[in-house]
Amino acid sequence: MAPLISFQDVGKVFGSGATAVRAVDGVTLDIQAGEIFGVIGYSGAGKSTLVRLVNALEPVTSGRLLVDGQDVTALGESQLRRVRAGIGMVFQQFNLLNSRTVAGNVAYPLKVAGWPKAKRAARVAELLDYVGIADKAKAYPRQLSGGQKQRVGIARALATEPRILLADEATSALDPDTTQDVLALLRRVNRELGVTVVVITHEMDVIRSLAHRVAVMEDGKVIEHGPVYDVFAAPRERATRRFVATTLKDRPTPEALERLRHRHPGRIVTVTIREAGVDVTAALRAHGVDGTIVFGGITEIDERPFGSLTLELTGSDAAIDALLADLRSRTDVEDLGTAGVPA
Ligand SMILES: Nc1ncnc2c1ncn2[C@@H]1O[C@H](COP(=O)(O)OP(=O)(O)OP(=O)(O)O)[C@@H](O)[C@H]1O
Repeated sequence: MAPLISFQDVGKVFGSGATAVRAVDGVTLDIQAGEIFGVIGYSGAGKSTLVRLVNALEPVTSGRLLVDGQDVTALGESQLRRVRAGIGMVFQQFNLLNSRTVAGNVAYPLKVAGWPKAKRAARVAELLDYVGIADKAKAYPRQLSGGQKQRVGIARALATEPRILLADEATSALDPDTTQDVLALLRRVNRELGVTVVVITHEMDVIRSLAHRVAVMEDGKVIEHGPVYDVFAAPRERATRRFVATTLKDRPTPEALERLRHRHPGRIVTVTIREAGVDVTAALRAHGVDGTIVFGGITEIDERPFGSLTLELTGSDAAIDALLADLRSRTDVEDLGTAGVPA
């Protein structure tokens, strides 16, 4: 199936000469219809610029960018308007019109698109009901919480029935509980309405709980991309490993490892737990090794289990080595050594 959004060696340079900034640098990436695609990176990595290219808020400097089969780099203003009508956008700061009511904000894009008044009202009521704020129709943005404002933002973005929803740090201004509510709403929008969602974030938690696939950006480049589960399970790049560590928190930091070694004189190892599962207890028993769980965490990534357990092993060196060889044939094992002989 042809991708819904296709970046082909796309570049975006701001300015020229010595002060030129290469915000997006040779990005090649396909986003499929119906998926939730995450783009993660630190501040300044080029994430916002990348998505602003999709609805041609910024023109590309080089390469080709296809949206629904159309090369947006070659379209005129009137054709671009049609492409943009198929793309909704949600922002970190909500970007609501403060002088209009909630209903007025959601109706605005319909008005611009020339919908007759009666049809507009029905559509607005339907949307507010869908995002769960029907009772706030007559309220003004200043009377709403952050989560409610973002629901208005999402309703407004969905008003003209776009195929694509671009969410730029949509939950970054929200507290953790409200973030979860808004992420759940975005999941529903994807599942129930079939809208392709592109989320930009600097938080790996958002990627973990929402996205199917992810691209990691650094210095304008996509340094790694793939299914979220695979990227979490086997991050290749340093930046990716750092992002993964921020959300899993399943492995001891160097300082925590020091404390563990102090408290537990035995051999310390970290065993990766994946979807397939490893019966660690049975392996310990089979090799006559005692194991105490001293650190760990197992969570869900893209609705599949993943994490690790750190154990203190006690037994003969030969038995422990045989156990580790056995476990290594089934999963990843990191040998952290002992306090006396750290690995
Ligand atoms: N309009 C502009 N003019 C000049 N430089 C720009 C412009 N927009 C972005 N940049 C530069 O492009 C680079 C990428 O910026 P961008 O906003 O895309 O990054 P980001 O990953 O979204 O970061 P953040 O999370 O902080 O928004 C930065 O160096 C930024 O300063």
